[in-house]
Amino acid sequence: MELLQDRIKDNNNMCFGCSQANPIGLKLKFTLDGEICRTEFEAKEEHQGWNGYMHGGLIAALLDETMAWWLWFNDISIMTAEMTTRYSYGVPINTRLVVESWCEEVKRGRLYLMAGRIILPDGKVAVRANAKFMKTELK
Ligand SMILES: CCCCCCCCCCCC(=O)SCCNC(=O)CCNC(=O)[C@H](O)C(C)(C)COP(=O)(O)OP(=O)(O)OC[C@H]1O[C@@H](n2cnc3c(N)ncnc32)[C@H](O)[C@@H]1OP(=O)(O)O
Repeated sequence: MELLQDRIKDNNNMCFGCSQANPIGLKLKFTLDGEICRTEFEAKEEHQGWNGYMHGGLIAALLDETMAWWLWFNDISIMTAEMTTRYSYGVPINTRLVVESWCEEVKRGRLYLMAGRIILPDGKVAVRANAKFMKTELK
């Protein structure tokens, strides 16, 4: 049986977050470690908002994608329906970031309440996100 994660990895995938072929994408690669989906990312100059810090919209994209991949690893096809992001510390460029996501609750079999966070090298959680993902058919 073809899994969703394999379909997403195929050559036609130009996703800004995870495609390895998108020239302006983040080229993220994910692992599922127990109940935690994880990726690493290092923002560069082109990802900046304020000088030296990653752009908040791109931070949200990083978290959105990591939460989505938890669901794809579990073979659940979804769209983001709602997302909130709490930015506690600036996310510096040229710094190794760990991004994690997990599922907190499933409502009515279709609405997945997800959470994510970005961890700095010193262990501080710079950003937290919560999102609702709705189960859909993959087009
Ligand atoms: C191959 C390479 C790929 C590679 C592809 C890689 C892509 C990675 C992308 C990462 C993920 C994204 O960013 S996705 C892109 C950003 N997201 C989007 O564009 C989503 C746009 N929105 C939609 O498509 C839609 O609104 C959906 C799918 C979210 C829901 O539409 P729907 O299926 O018609 O559902 P709808 O009838 O509206 O609602 C059903 C029930 O859920 C409730 N409901 C609806 N929204 C919410 C909500 N936010 N919070 C609570 N409840 C909600 C409704 O009240 C209703 O309750 P009741 O009446 O049943 O009680």
